[in-house]
Amino acid sequence: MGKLVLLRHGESVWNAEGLFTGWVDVDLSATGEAEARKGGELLRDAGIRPDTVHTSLLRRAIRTANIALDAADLHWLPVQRTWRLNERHYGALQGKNKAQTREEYGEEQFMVWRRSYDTPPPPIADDDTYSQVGDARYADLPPELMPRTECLADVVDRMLPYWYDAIVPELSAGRTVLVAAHGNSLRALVKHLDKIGDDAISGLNIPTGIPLVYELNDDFTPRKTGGEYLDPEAAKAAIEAVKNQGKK
Ligand SMILES: O=C(O)[C@H](O)COP(=O)(O)O
Repeated sequence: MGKLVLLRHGESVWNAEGLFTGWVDVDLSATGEAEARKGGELLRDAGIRPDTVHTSLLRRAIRTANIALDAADLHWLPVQRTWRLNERHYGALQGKNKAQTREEYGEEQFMVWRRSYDTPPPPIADDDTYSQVGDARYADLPPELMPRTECLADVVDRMLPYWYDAIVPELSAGRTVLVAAHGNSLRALVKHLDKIGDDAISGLNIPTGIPLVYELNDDFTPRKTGGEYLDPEAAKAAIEAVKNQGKK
């Protein structure tokens, strides 16, 4: 059985500004670029050499993979890109400030929209500045699959077909697979791997730029629940920071 490496993109410009991002295609901040480089160095120093790479269709994940692989002298690896690894679509919250949203709607509603399993934010209007309707990269997506908002359950439903069809066969063949994606598409995958309950998943947060390694049994259950971060101390602090986003 192969090894699975999960890597959330480095800090994005909107992460730094505290805005809900979702499918809006913002770039990495300078800090995020440094995090991506560090992520590649951690892989190199741990002697983990992916055979294949999978990313979303969003710049922050694509560039994180490119920068990390370049740092590990692995820029030549084959890459597959898919909307199914995109960040969760944040609906009408895309572009909104997290702290202001928390202030305006209160802690409970903020957490329901941010971390509940099955309650999506309000849908985004097709003519909204931050809508992706009409974006060329989704031209081949059947209209009924183009989201206007998503809850985490929606992300699980659209991510798992790619996990089974594209990633599982590579792992079964003994390959090491790097998935460079987003906080919530990775939360969806970790929920599946570690069989985390629909309520308990609200407490899981993924840090930016720190590789999370899963050694898997033949039945795809993790040898260690939760996997192992290549820099556990940095991950612990970064997870706390993600959890507290939106707090003054
Ligand atoms: O899309 C976003 O805003 C972030 O990348 C993920 O945000 P969250 O951690 O608030 O879900």
